[in-house]
Amino acid sequence: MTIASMQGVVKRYGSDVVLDYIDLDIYEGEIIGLLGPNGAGKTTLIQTLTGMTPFERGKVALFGQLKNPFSNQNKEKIGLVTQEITVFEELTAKENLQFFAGVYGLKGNERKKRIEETLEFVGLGDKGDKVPTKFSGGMKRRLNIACALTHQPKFLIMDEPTVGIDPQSRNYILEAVKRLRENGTTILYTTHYMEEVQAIASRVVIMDQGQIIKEGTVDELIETVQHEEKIKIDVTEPDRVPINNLKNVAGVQKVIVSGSQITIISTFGSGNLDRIISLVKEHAGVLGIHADKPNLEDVFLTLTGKQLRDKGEE
Ligand SMILES: Nc1ncnc2c1ncn2[C@@H]1O[C@H](COP(=O)(O)OP(=O)(O)OP(=O)(O)O)[C@@H](O)[C@H]1O
Repeated sequence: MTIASMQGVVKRYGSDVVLDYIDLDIYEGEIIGLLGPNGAGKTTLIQTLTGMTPFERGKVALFGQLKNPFSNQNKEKIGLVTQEITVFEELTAKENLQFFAGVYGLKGNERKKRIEETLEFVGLGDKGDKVPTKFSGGMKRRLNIACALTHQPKFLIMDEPTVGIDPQSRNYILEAVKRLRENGTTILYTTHYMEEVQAIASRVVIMDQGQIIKEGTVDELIETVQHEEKIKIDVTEPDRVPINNLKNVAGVQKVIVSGSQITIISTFGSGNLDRIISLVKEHAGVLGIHADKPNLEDVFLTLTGKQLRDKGEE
């Protein structure tokens, strides 16, 4: 069953095309990892998919309904974890959940039971009576996720839920997402951390500059770069390295400079390593050379010529 579908969706802000003919089908039981750098259009995609922002062209269907996709009935089946943490700081964890459960019409014992279960689920079972001002960033985020879960949504949308939180909470959230899927929830999870997508996504959708540039399982995507070799060279003076000369070395497909690191993608088996290194050494000091196994970052690099994340970005 198709949970959500976008067909030819175009969204502009002024003259900027932020979503550029998006086609996307999300099927029941999937964890879609929507991967893209900052500004790719991930949040805007979520906003159009949930009826939070109008769009110029195209169609959205939710739960098979194309005619009135953003009906209250459909919205009740969705849980949304926005990029900004939206909890009431002055209310206790339990009171926060009471509020959100109330919005979704849960009442009485059912509401009480769901609140307890949900707090337990996000690992805050013993923190129900505490106010979030005393919480770490990771705990606040888990409370925020709980607020989107009390009504047991069929479709959970999470917009970069692990940005800026401690590794322990991050792992907790990733495990929780996997458990939710096992319980039948369909999940759209946006991130610019390829490791997260590699850990949880049943299908990956890669976005850049308002377009979906590739999709598939993690293995399928990595397969597309298997015929490539990647070398990373840390240098003392990246500005002095003649990038165009490197690009002209036989077998070299792409050269990307990011800070003091030069990444070179070559066709597998080109045997051009000596030539590349001596060319670099003629112009700059070499601090280190690494050759890694291909990963999703390389898929993005090969498709766009850009790093998924800027160096030093969290
Ligand atoms: N309300 C707005 N008005 C004008 N431009 C906007 C608005 N919201 C987003 N944009 C622009 O649309 C583009 C896509 O933004 P969006 O937030 O959807 O990207 P994103 O992939 O979610 O990135 P991030 O990871 O930074 O949140 C960006 O260039 C952004 O500046």
